[in-house]
This record gives sequence, structure tokens and C-alpha cells, in this order.
Amino acid sequence: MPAAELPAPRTAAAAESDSAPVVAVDRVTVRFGDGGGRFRRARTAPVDALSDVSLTVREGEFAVLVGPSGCGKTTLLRVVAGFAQPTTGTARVHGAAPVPGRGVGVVFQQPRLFPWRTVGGNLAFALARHGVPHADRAARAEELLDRVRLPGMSHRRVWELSGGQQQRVAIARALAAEPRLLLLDEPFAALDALTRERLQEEVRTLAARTRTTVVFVTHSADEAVLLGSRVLVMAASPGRIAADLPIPLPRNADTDVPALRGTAEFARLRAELSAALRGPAAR
Ligand SMILES: Nc1ncnc2c1ncn2[C@@H]1O[C@H](COP(=O)(O)OP(=O)(O)OP(=O)(O)O)[C@@H](O)[C@H]1O
Repeated sequence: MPAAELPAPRTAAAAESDSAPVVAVDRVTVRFGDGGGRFRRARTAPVDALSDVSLTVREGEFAVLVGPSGCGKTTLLRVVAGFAQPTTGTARVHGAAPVPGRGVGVVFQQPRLFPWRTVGGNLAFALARHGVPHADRAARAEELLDRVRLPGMSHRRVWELSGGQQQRVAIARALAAEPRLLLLDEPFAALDALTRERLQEEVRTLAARTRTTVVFVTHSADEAVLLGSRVLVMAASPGRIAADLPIPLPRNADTDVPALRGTAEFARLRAELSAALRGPAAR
């Protein structure tokens, strides 16, 4: 579809600028290694994985963190999830210090499912932790599988599924707790190119339909532009946010996502992001 035929975009700026902050990261520094090892040779210089990072993600935004290896993307996501504590500064999710698993769904590069349980068993475990009564869990698991396009797969064993199907189950498990915030750390990096494209399209549509706030980590500029309502370019040594690019592509539940990849606007934004990744601020 040529860019001229695209429906008017509901841009990040227009739709989310006045919505409530879901994530508020304020002047966060994370320093690993204090150089205080007991033996001189074991001492290493401290690493500022993040230095003075501030970030606000508002309700309904799809924020993508992109940047070179070691620039602190995973560390920032772990701080927001409550898995890592800032050395200085504060992180807040819905106004409170983040507690792992509370109101936040997390998806990692590897699906990390229980291999001895069925697909339904994996989802039932997550639903139980979320307080869903036993009698309701099978029906809820089926609903979740519908949402990730795996209907009727509840009785399958995890090892019977492809990598892409396992990652869909991991996404369904993250959705089990009805999170208002979804954090994804390179969830498609281990998948083949076609599966990856399909899952990108599904996650984009799912987020648009449910208006879930998302923070997504990737190395891929294509993935960042396709998925994000906004892309945060990070740079290393020390880890920091070097640029914040709005992505004014259409984001509705019925947007034809595959067609977006072929538009002139997508190509323009992709070039803009590449320039930002190579630019002086990102070095
Ligand atoms: N637990 C740790 N102890 C010491 N250093 C760490 C630890 N975790 C991360 N680091 C360092 O912090 C920096 C940022 O790491 P992080 O994993 O956040 O980067 P990243 O951008 O996610 O990298 P990648 O894209 O390769 O996954 C790196 O220099 C890394 O070596």
C-alpha cells in the first residue's frame, strides 16, 4: 500500500501525550562491580550499565529500546520489572516501586516454559498464581491460546511445539495475569525469519487491540520501526538514551501490518532510525 493510501495515523504523540504514566524511570544509574574484589587481580573496573537514565512510558505506548550489545537495554528492562535495583535514582510502575510479577508480564528471549507440563498446565500454573479459581482455569487458558493463535493446543506437550509456538505460549502466559504493562526482552531473536515476522505482526495487533502498554527490547531496526509507537535509541559506555524517535505509523486493531513494511513512510522511518543508531549521540 503506498504511503498516500494509509489511513490517518493515530500517532504516539497525539494519542498518548496526555495519558497517565505507566513507567517512570528517574535519573537511574546501575553500576556493576565496585572494584573492591579481595584479590588485586580479581578486581575489575566498575561498569555503568546505565547512567542517569530517565524515561516515561505512558498508557498505551509501545516503547522499543534498541541499541548495540552492552548498552544496557536488558538492565533497563530488569529495573522496570523489579528484577534489578538502581544504584541511584528511582523506577516506578503505576506510581509504586516495581515488584516482580505484580501487574507486569515479562517475556524473555527463551520461552522458559515448564517442559514437563502441557501447554494448558503451563498456563494453569500462571493463572493459579494470579488467583484464578481452579474451575475457571481451563476456559481462561483456552481464551489465552485463542489470543496467541494457538486454539485447541492446551493438551499438547511443550516439547511437541515449534520454537515459535513455544514463544506464543510464553506470551499467553505473560498475559495470564492481565498485566497492564508487558515487558519483552528480544522475544523473537531465536526464531526463523518468517516466524519472527508473523509474531511481530501478531504482537503489534494484540497490543493495539488491548491497549496494553509495552516496553520491548531488540537489536533490529526493522523490528523497532514496525512495532514501536516510539523508539528509544540507546548507546553504550555508559549506557544511556541517545535519541527518542516517535513512529507515526497507523496503530489500530485493524491496521494491515504486513503492508506497512512496504510503505514509503516505513522506509523513511527506518532510514531515520539507522542514522540515529550511527549518529554521534549514539557513539
Ligand atoms: N550482572 C552483571 N554483572 C556485571 N556486569 C553486568 C551484569 N549485567 C550486565 N552487565 C554489564 O552491563 C552492561 C549492560 O548489559 P545489558 O545486558 O543490559 O546490555 P544489553 O544492551 O541488553 O546487551 P545485549 O544486547 O548484548 O543483550 C554490559 O557491559 C554488561 O557486561
